[in-house]
Amino acid sequence: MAYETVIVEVKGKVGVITLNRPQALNALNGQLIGEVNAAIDGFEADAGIGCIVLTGSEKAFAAGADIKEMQGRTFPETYLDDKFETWDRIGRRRKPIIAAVAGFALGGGCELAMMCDFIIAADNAKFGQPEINLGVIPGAGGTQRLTRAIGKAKAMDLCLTGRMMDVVEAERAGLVARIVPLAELMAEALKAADAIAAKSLPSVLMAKESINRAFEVTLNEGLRFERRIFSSLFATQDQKEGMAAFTEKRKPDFKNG
Ligand SMILES: CC(C)=CC(=O)SCCNC(=O)CCNC(=O)[C@H](O)C(C)(C)COP(=O)(O)OP(=O)(O)OC[C@H]1O[C@@H](n2cnc3c(N)ncnc32)[C@H](O)[C@@H]1OP(=O)(O)O
Repeated sequence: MAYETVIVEVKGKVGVITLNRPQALNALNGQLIGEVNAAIDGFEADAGIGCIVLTGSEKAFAAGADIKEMQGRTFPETYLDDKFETWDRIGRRRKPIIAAVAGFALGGGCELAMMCDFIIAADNAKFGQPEINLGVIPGAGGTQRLTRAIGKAKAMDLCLTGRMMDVVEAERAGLVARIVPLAELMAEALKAADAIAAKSLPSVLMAKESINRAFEVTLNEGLRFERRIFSSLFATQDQKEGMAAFTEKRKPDFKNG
């Protein structure tokens, strides 16, 4: 597939998607989201890929949904088209996705980063849900994922005032997993992705699934789910290999089976 708004690369066992609409600060239009989904489809189908990194430019991860594309839309068009269903696919993927965020992650940009499994942010990153300034509200998960990530008080503050928070506040609030110097963002994100890709893929996918379950079910149901998943991993060769490698004081050689 020929991509126009993203750059798609493979680095070892890591798939890298770079948002590439610099003239519009990576504003997220339908084409770009389609291309992100197509690139992830390819990485999900590729047995050689164990982790995905999604990134933007130094100035902007993404400055939100494309306001110029949305501006003229009517209620029936917006409601019937339901284009954010396409965006939501990104949050339902099986392989882990790391958001490597520098610069602005605003509106849909912040929502896109939150659809990923965790965020590694550069020290110049800024997060916000400024849709209120445009007379609307977040529409791609901002009121839901942000509230789960940072709690009601801060989510209300950000969504109602439309202000941006810097990366230190974002990390303290629990939105960001790690802050790194801008110049080291991709190296650090790739290091984390390489570490994940070197694990047994079934255990990685199941860990991701189990953590995400915590947001959907009661504690008891979640604990039961985790124990079933834990037990099932004893049916894999990788469990035998992982535990044998520990007792033999060597590195495990996982075969994803
Ligand atoms: C997902 C849902 C439901 C909703 C949304 O996401 S709504 C969008 C939310 N995001 C925003 O409201 C942020 C809009 N952008 C800005 O406030 C500013 O661009 C900035 C603070 C991020 C950066 O300001 P700066 O002065 O450094 O840069 P600009 O000159 O303003 O922008 C450069 C260039 O990019 C275009 N741009 C920026 N953001 C968007 C966007 N979200 N949609 C479309 N285009 C965008 C901006 O218009 C300018 O291009 P032109 O000079 O050709 O107009």
